[in-house]
Amino acid sequence: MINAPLKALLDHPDVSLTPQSSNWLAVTDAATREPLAWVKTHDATAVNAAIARSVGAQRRWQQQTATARADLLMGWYQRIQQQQEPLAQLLTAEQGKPLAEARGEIGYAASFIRWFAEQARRTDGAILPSPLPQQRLLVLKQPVGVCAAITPWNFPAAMITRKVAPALAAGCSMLVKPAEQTPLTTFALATLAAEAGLPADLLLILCGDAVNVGQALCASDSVRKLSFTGSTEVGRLLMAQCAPTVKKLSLELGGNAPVLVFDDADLEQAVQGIMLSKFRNSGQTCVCANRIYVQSGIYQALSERLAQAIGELQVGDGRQPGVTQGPLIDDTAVAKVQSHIDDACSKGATLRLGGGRDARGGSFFQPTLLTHVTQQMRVAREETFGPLAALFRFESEAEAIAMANDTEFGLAAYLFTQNASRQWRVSEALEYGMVGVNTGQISNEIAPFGGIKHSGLGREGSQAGIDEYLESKYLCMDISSPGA
Ligand SMILES: NC(=O)C1=CN([C@@H]2O[C@H](COP(=O)(O)OP(=O)(O)OC[C@H]3O[C@@H](n4cnc5c(N)ncnc54)[C@H](OP(=O)(O)O)[C@@H]3O)[C@@H](O)[C@H]2O)C=CC1
Ligand SMILES: O=C(O)CCCC(=O)O
Repeated sequence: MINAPLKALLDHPDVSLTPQSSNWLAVTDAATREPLAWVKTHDATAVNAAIARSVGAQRRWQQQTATARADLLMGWYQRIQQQQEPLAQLLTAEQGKPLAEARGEIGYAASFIRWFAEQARRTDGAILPSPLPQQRLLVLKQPVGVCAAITPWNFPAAMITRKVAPALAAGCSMLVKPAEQTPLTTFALATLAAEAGLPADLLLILCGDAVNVGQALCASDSVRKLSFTGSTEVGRLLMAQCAPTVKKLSLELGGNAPVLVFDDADLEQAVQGIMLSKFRNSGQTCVCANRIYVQSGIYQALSERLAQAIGELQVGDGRQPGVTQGPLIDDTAVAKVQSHIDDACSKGATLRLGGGRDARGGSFFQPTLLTHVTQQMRVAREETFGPLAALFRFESEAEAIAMANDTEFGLAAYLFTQNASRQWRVSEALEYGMVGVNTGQISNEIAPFGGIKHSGLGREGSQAGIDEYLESKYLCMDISSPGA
């Protein structure tokens, strides 16, 4: 499975292509479940040793000019672009998403490095108007220091670069703990970073037992910031673990995205937007549509058209041409989607399409459409993280907004309407960090990505993304002494 270009990308002492002892972790192919490689695990002692190396690397790195940092990051960006194909193959192998989506993710991942290389030189401080004639007030921007990232399996490349690139651009170092299912893409990105000339120890990868690695990172006073993407449950735990050392935190947690389709929506645009948002990465994205609220007048037409579009999806090994839906990440993910379907059907929902594991077995799952879903069903309250499109019916705008906001989550929401006043009104009323209006595709490196409520803290991408890795230091200077 691992061909020559991939071998070169995985040339790292912590990666082996032959079976290793028990303190190495096997990484398997998401579609075939065959082993791909083994990665070395880190216990708490090894994590602490890595933190000590990271401290030294960060001290040296912050002495470099922003231009030097930007140039090195730009070199990393270019190498990723040049290696897009092998990186995409590796990503599909360990994660499962179709190759076309994996290529897209590599481009998306690279875009964060280019963006933050550009932003490295724009971390301006300030000179403030002083309230006293003898004082001058200045604000300097300085790197936070040593940072850590804990990342999920659904975007093995983009979730690394979205955190690492702003950290390095700001003058921080980074320790990354990738998800156990998808560490190989991280190693490949690190190989390219080293080739681009990024100093040793600036980006260190820590695999191993998530609880032990997480505890060691959180307990360390040298680690000044933690950025996490994953479940709300683990986010809450990490937040508590970071309290004793009062770390800065960025948390990008679960979503339960509503889509509101009004009677006056452009039907084709709504179907396209829902398909894009719902079935990206087989529904395993935190901004994926989870609840599709459709106004009565368009309900029948939209459900018919959506059934047709879902029926055209092709499930299979992401490397096969034409496949649009790869396997789910594991059997736990399959069980969760199945439980949402079973719960909804037992409470009166209608199964229009799909409904269970695909005939291929493994963790392949049929794209599923449920109609007549209500707020009392689990899918209304929990993130499904799978290829289940659940259609709810509503009558009025106020009812739709109330149902959409009736959740602890607040990451992304979408609405489809041709009425400009309603576009403003509803966007403002939705309690979410991001709102797509007549589109299901909102993610890019320039926009601030993040949520409110239990969906997290902070923003990634955009100017805000680098601010998360900078401290403001205030200088107050008295200039009244005449001096020598
Ligand atoms: N916001 C998002 O993008 C994501 C949301 N989710 C949501 O979470 C659900 C469960 O997915 P799951 O993969 O279990 O997500 P988790 O939150 O468990 O995993 C995400 C990352 O956190 C690590 N982790 C897990 N437990 C701990 C811990 N105690 N201390 C430190 N790190 C920890 C994992 O490591 P390891 O892999 O080694 O266990 C992984 O690197 C999904 O169904 C979905 O609803 C999941 C992934 C991404
Ligand atoms: O948290 C996720 O699910 C990954 C981010 C997806 C995106 O950037 O659109």
